[in-house]
Amino acid sequence: MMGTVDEHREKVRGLVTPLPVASEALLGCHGLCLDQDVTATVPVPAFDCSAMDGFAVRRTDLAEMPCTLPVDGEVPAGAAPLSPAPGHAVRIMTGARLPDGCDVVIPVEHTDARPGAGPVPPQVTITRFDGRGHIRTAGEDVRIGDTVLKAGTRLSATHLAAAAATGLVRLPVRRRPLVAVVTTGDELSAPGVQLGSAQIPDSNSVLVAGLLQELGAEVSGVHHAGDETASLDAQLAALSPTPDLVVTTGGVSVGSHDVVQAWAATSPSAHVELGHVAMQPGRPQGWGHVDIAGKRVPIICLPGNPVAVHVGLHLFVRAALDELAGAPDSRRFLCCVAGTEFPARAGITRMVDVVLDGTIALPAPGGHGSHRIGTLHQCDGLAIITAPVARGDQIQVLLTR
Ligand SMILES: Nc1nc2c(c(=O)[nH]1)N[C@H]1C(S)=C(S)[C@@H](COP(=O)(O)OP(=O)(O)OC[C@H]3O[C@@H](n4cnc5c(N)ncnc54)[C@H](O)[C@@H]3O)O[C@H]1N2
Ligand code: MOO
Repeated sequence: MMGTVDEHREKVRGLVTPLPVASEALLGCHGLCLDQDVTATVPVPAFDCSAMDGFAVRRTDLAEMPCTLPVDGEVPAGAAPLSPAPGHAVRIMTGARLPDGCDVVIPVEHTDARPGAGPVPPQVTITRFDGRGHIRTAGEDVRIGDTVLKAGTRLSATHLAAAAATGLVRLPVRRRPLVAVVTTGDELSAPGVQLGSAQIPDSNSVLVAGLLQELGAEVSGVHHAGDETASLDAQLAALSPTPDLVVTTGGVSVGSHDVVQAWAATSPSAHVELGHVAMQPGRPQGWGHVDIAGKRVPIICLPGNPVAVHVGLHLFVRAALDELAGAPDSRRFLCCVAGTEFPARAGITRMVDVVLDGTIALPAPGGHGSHRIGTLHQCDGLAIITAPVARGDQIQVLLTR
């Protein structure tokens, strides 16, 4: 009996357990998962400040237009604030702390002053006041004590910028998982090596390594084994440092040279099950553990077809990485409108590469087929087809970028 996609995701998730938590400097946190809620120690904005380059004044001094006020000096961003006398102005720059007593900033364009660099004028004539203060109030975006980021968040650049802006320096995160990649097959040639007449470039190595990094993992190495079990055994045994997870591609089917199949059946270090998931592409899958340097290391064995590898990474490897990070399911789905009909296959979940035009899902321009790696990059997601879909029907799309 074939397992479903969700059943297989659970099996793969169950291979691993969350990694330890450590306090990490912000620059090292990209792609990692936050372990606890964190709260702001600095508000955003940090203080009342100007949103414009111009002149800080008191609203009560603007009853008549135009009006001319003496200028008491200048506050660039980063400078200590001044305290102008009532009826006076201060030249101020965007982001500078608002001088005491001032409650309006007049943009320089609404004065007779020359924009840009130059000496502070002794006085300024304000030619226009539209009622707007052009002031950013302390804490209007985030207040001290507000929860900035929630536990389980996969940290992106904007998350880390929020942490930095609110005064956080280090974050409690799960350690970055170390993942080794092993591609298999005698037909594969490393990048830059002259291709033999029946050889193809190894594209799975860069596909797996790249996507692992996009998903927040560190790739400990990319290795290649030929079609002999001894070659695969040797590559796995040599993995150092010992990774948290191994991902292999190829050799899981029923061919006479399918090395992962043979290795799983014969190698004492292999504790791997091979089976079928009711999906297409990516039907044959392997999962289990491999003994490396006295440690039992989780291993996911994806099939060789590159489009099946892509699907397997998003569905299964991602599930393991989420669990290692102690995070919930990180996949993102979009409810889309089918731009064409998508036939179904009884008892099988079809994962169909689609291009999104807004929320309209169109089939991959290169057509479908689990070998079509040359045009896969044009696609935005995988439509999940479990029943026949007519044009205009709603479908769920798993976003892949
Ligand atoms: N008689 C059957 N044949 C096949 C079945 C089946 O049920 N019965 N299943 C098909 C399906 S579905 C898949 S998926 C593949 C999976 O096969 P393997 O995991 O054994 O993969 P390979 O045979 O090693 O390779 C398949 C295909 O992918 C190319 N490949 C492999 N590795 C790479 C790489 N690193 N970079 C680029 N391309 C790679 C390889 O050259 C093959 O063309 O089995 C079907 N057959
Ligand atoms: O399941 Mo295989 O991936 O169709 O090519």
